[in-house]
Amino acid sequence: MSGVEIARLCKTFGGDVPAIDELSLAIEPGEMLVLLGPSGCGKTTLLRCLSGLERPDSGEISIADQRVFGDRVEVPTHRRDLGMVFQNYALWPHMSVVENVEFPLRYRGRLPREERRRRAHEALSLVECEHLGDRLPSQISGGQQQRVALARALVGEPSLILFDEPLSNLDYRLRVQLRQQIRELHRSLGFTGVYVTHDQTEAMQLGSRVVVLERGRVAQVGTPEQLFRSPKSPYVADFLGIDNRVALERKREGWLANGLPAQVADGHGLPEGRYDLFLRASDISIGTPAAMAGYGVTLAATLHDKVFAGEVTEWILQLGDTRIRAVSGHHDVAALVGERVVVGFELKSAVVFRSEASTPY
Ligand SMILES: Nc1ncnc2c1ncn2[C@@H]1O[C@H](COP(=O)(O)OP(=O)(O)OP(=O)(O)O)[C@@H](O)[C@H]1O
Repeated sequence: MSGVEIARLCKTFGGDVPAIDELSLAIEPGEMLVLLGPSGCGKTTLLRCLSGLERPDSGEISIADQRVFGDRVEVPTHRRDLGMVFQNYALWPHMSVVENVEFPLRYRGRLPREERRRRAHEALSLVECEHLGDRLPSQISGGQQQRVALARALVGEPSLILFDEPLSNLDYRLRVQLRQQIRELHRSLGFTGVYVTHDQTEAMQLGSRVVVLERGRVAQVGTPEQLFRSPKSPYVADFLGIDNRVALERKREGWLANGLPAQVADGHGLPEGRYDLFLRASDISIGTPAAMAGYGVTLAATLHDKVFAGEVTEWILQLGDTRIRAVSGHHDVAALVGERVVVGFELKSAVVFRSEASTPY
């Protein structure tokens, strides 16, 4: 059985810029596919096309081997065998928690009432909310409401569960907790999911694979690790939070980083030319010249700020006319704000693009 097949999907809302542009994707059964990208890149439109809440202009969609759109077929939302979890919970305010969870089962075959109730309680226990069954949604917290919405999406064991930024209305601690809970439920129940977010940490932690969207097209798709290790373009690197950008130039007489001299022990065969380097904050070290001597690339910078952030310290470094950010678990670098420090990193840990080409070197 296949999970979801999307072929050559197009959707334009007036104007000439398509929200979804000839997009094709295959989602494996049991996979959690995360759609990631900045505001306006088409995540919600794609999710709404899958749900049937939006009508594509052309293309095809199949869910669990059933064609739901295309070729004169258009299956309405309630017949697509979906579960949905929205940002705003969307529970029925006049129904109790257990009635809300039971609701999708009313439309699935002819289950006896007791069986529906039993399954609703079972789904509530999966999200640790069994004790809330008799309350109204207004009598439980936002985090509990979202757990109930999750139980409602799971209860009918649908072919596909759609998540539309479900954690964005919750505070940080709840977000972290519920993210872990969704991850564990996905692992134990093995449902197929499509999850929209613009938060790269959420995408990395939840996605079996992550799709980075750019103007309605797939910029890159891969496992979180593939994307983080080998982003294919500056757009993807930037969006994955690899946001330290250094302009490196190799000239016959030496190397420049952001226009300032840099010592490069191992140039990894880069020919003369200009490069854009994307560096992960955790791959950058700072220290004294002696401590940094073993690094492939070293350069001088000014310590602009030092931020103690609990488990890590962040070092904001002024490098020519730009700032870069290093993080480390070591809090004991002696430098004071305003002092000169030496920055060290390895060229092989950077993502290197030719400046003019925007393709990986
Ligand atoms: N109902 C609509 N009418 C007109 N234009 C729309 C409509 N819905 C979306 N768009 C446009 O389509 C493009 C994609 O929007 P979409 O909401 O899918 O992006 P998104 O990535 O989900 O953004 P966000 O993270 O802000 O929700 C945007 O340019 C948006 O302005």
